[in-house]
Amino acid sequence: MPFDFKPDGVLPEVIHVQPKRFGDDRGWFAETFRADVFAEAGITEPFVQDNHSWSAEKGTIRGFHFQITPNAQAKLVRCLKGRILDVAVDIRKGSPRFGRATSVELSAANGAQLYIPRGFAHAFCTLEETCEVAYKTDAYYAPIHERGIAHDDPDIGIDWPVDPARRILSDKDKVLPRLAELVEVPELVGGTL
Ligand SMILES: Cc1cn([C@H]2C[C@H](O)[C@@H](COP(=O)(O)OP(=O)(O)O[C@H]3O[C@H](C)C(=O)[C@H](O)[C@H]3O)O2)c(=O)[nH]c1=O
Repeated sequence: MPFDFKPDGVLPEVIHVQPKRFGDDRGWFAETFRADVFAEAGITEPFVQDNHSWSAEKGTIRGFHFQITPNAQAKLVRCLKGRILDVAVDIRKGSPRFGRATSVELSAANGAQLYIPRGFAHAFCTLEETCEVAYKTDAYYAPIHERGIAHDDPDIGIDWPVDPARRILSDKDKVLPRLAELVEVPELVGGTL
């Protein structure tokens, strides 16, 4: 099959996806998404939106972001140019892993993807200049339902690979609350969001 799927070792709902690259004298080809194969791996919600972000500088941190119900989003993230540290945090109230995070390096070179389910917050840090990130979501962008968590929340404890003084964040992200201060987090009901 043209994809390998592996549940994350810390947050098993997060799935590492590795598309197979078919190389030849010209270069390589890879399928990067297939609804049928992804459904067999348990990723069944149809994706409805594609996003693409370009970050100029190394040390750009976007997030943590998530959307609350009824527009919670699952995301399928990959890096088209450069390298990023991609991070997901379980923020489902009632989850035994509430507040736990996992991270992985996604890069144009490794072609790896990360599936982040609804109920998880997402952030990434660019590891070099000029990084491009593309990701699918299974719910539309809904600004009124968008929420965020401080990237440097000590209760989440991400060791971002860039000096705090050199981090590049949006004004919005600079003032995000800590997870403990959030009023609305996704409610884990009966094991599903
Ligand atoms: C997310 C989004 C944004 N926008 C507009 C809103 C702003 O005018 C502009 C930049 O938005 P924002 O600063 O939220 O972009 P990022 O900081 O890259 O946020 C994203 O990066 C983190 C890592 C995520 O996981 C989220 O999917 C997403 O929030 O794009 C849209 O028009 N549609 C969208 O779906």
